[in-house]
Amino acid sequence: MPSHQLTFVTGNRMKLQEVRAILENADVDLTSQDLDVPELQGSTEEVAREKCRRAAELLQGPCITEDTALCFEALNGLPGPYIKHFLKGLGLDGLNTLLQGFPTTKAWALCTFAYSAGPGTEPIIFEGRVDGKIVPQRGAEVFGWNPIFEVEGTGKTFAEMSEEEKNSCSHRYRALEKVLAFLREHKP
Ligand SMILES: O=c1nc[nH]c2c1ncn2[C@H]1C[C@H](O)[C@@H](COP(=O)(O)OP(=O)(O)OP(=O)(O)O)O1
Ligand SMILES: [Mg+2]
Repeated sequence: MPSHQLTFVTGNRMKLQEVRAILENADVDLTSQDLDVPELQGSTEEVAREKCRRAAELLQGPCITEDTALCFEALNGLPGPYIKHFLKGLGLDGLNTLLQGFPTTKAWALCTFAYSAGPGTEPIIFEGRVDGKIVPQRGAEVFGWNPIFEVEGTGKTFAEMSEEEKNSCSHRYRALEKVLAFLREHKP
């Protein structure tokens, strides 16, 4: 049976590595394009849709893109899709400081995959969410905000988990499960 051909457009090598690991046994032939597509402001879904539209235009073909948001309950879900710039500007410590004085450090990680069948088509959205809280950093500082996000019910930050452990419970895994269910219903 032919496998699904997917082109994942991302400028983030760690995302690509995790997506490849999660899809290892899936019937998907994944290629990647290392493009940092400009992101407009808006809700997580608006950012994800527009990035995917632009990526499909750039590639002139079908593609998937992914947006990761880190949402603080005390801030009504912000920084959300703007976490990349908050992390760059404030660092891991600064993100903790940001929450000082607020009654809760609860947070959730939200992964949004968008699939476009090609330029001019409306992207389809797949979301995966994991709840947790923001903590002073623990674990290896290898990927983004992993050291300050403690996953509910585990007592561990993502940075304290093995790759396999993270990839079996992450926001990214949960979103990819939905992508795979969609692909199973739409045979190539
Ligand atoms: O599982 C994760 N664990 C920890 N940190 C993470 C994760 N996933 C993304 N991140 C970081 C990367 C970036 O600082 C921001 C998301 O921004 P986001 O625009 O989605 O990613 P990006 O610009 O690096 O790559 P892309 O070219 O796919 O847009 O959160
Ligand atoms: Mg980005």
